[in-house]
Amino acid sequence: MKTTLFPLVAKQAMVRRRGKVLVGPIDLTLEGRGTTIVIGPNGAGKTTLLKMLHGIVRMNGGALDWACSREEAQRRQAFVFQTPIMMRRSVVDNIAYPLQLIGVARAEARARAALWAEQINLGDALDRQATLLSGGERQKLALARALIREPDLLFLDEPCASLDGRATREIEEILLRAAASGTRLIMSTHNMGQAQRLADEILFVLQGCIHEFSLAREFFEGPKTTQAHAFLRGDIVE
Ligand SMILES: Nc1ncnc2c1ncn2[C@@H]1O[C@H](COP(=O)(O)OP(=O)(O)OP(=O)(O)O)[C@@H](O)[C@H]1O
Repeated sequence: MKTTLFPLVAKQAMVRRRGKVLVGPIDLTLEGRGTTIVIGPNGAGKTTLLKMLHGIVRMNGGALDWACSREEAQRRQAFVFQTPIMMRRSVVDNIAYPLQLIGVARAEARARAALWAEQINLGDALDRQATLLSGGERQKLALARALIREPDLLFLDEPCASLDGRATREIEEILLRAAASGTRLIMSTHNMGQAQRLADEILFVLQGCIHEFSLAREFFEGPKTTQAHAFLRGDIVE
């Protein structure tokens, strides 16, 4: 049987840069089910927190413990950045790239990538240069490229920032399908409608710390702290 990644336990985890604490100290246990949506004001530390949990930002204190080895956890997770980088290659080659990195033969990688391109409505654009895609198309490509290795865990940093309603809906549909098939999602967003549509649990971040961590329904029906209340009302919270 496949070993599990979760729970992920952060103990006093901290990121500091130039003498300033960006995140932490954080104590947090993430279980292996559902979708966690990370919200909070600009500069609260959401991106840094996601990158810290993913292991691509150096920690200055504390520990992150997976239920498996760190190497295995790394192998089984992916990250979709707010502004994904497209390689100067075709759409199909961009999506196939993570499979080629792990040694899948080019023809098979491209065949699987073509199936993914269909799923994200880029089936007609297989040979287009990816750098010429629109913002929404790039985000969908980045999502397919992250999901093609069937990660157990996917981090997403504001994947729908500056996308229109249609592109946002398409991305949410892909995310809901991934979640339904068992991919654990941890994602930041500024869009509270989107948070309500996707979240099983909410992590509300303020000044680098976890201010509230609750079931989504409880959070939206009645946040525990005045800051979260104010944030949901649209007030300025710092
Ligand atoms: N490498 C770095 N060195 C110094 N400061 C940094 C670094 N990276 C981020 N910061 C600062 O850390 C704080 C948290 O940034 P972060 O991007 O994690 O916040 P965020 O909640 O994702 O913000 P937003 O909602 O605006 O995307 C900000 O004040 C930012 O300027």
